[in-house]
Amino acid sequence: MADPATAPAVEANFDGLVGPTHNYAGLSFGNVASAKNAEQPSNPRLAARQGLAKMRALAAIGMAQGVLPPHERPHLPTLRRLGFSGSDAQVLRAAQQRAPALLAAASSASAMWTANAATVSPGTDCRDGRVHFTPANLCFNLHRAIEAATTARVLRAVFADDRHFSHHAPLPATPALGDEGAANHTRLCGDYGEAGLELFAYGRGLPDEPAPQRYPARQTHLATETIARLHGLDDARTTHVLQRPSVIDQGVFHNDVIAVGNREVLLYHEQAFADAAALKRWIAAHWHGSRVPVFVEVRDRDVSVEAAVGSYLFNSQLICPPDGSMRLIVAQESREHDAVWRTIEGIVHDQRNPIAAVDVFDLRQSMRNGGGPACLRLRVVLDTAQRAAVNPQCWIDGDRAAALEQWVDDHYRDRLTADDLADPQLLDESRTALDALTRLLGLGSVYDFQL
Ligand SMILES: N=C(N)NCCC[C@H](NC(=O)CCC(=O)O)C(=O)O
Repeated sequence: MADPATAPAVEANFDGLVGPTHNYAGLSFGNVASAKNAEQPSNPRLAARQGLAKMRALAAIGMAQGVLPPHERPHLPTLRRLGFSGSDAQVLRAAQQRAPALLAAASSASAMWTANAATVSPGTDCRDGRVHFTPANLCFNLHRAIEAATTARVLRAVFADDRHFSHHAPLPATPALGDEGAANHTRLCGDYGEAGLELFAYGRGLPDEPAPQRYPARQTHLATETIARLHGLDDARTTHVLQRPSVIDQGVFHNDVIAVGNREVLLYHEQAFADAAALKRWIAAHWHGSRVPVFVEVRDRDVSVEAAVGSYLFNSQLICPPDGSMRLIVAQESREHDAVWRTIEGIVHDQRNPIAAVDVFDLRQSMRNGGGPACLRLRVVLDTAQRAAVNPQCWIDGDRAAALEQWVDDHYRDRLTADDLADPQLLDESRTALDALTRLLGLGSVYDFQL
């Protein structure tokens, strides 16, 4: 057992637990999988179990693995705000009859993709030494914009100690400040406890910068600059890079669909950034880490952007278990795509990078909505004292995983379609489940129905 006083900082993963209303509603324009699977029946129980299996497995290899709860859905306060009134059952029925798209938006389990919950900067990068959180406003899509208020409450309940954690309000929810959280943010460093370089990717920038033509760019330059300022980051160790507009137009709605960084490694598709060569030069020029930066560039002739979007190769998690080795956590879809799998095997065998192993997970329920392994987790670098200050019931070990699996089996349905979203019984089941969950995770009252 490492001496806690000298134990190194860790990069913890906080995965979003899939909620009881997980469904396929085709809500995300520009997200190819969401559009393709619209109106298919979903299996919320299986979805939650698949996510928990990943959490359990990462905890079992010694990773600091946490969990963040689902949100209250259908979200009745949103429907009431939009003009539906009467009893809960009347609100649901009227919304289904008169505005099914609003009912679908109020019912999405999209909070599971916690890479979009917030942007997080480790204490060593921030002026005041605390870990900084800015919940994402997700203002591009209604179903995601309604996450921000609950996310803010949840993060305060999990990271409650203000000696260690600093919580900012979500940025004003207006198009010019569109912010989708950590999915567009990467940190490179020597060891997790060293000061790192923070890379913010954005798709919508200055008026003279190129923009996608077909699909929306959700992350704005103004948001990334604002977050860097709020977090007290050092300008000399922070950069803001433009995503290549043509890849957004091919379905790369977040940068984590085309690039992933961990410790000293940046794994990316050659077309991910408007100017990858300039980014590499910037990293090399500003690097102070104890390891040298390693760039793993995947060529288009090996994996096309279309194959990257279909397989979610770059939405893999790159993780370091306690022995300091590095491994890739990939979705089953990457295993099933020949060219992608060949590329992964090539990366794992190439001695010039530290990535030495790959683990494959079945996350199909989430993948059908465009959410892969990396979408499902929010990374939080923690030193020993910060780690000890996290709400202890939100850490996953074998026992907590078993308790959550039982909770899922007790409360979740195994089939859900659009018609079910107006079922008042589903609302009841969901509230009962979440009420029990807040006790299981020691969160206090975080949901509107509890306040
Ligand atoms: N790349 C990261 N980090 N996250 C993936 C988010 C997927 C999510 N899908 C959805 O919201 C689809 C919901 C639906 O269609 O029912 C989105 O597009 O915002």
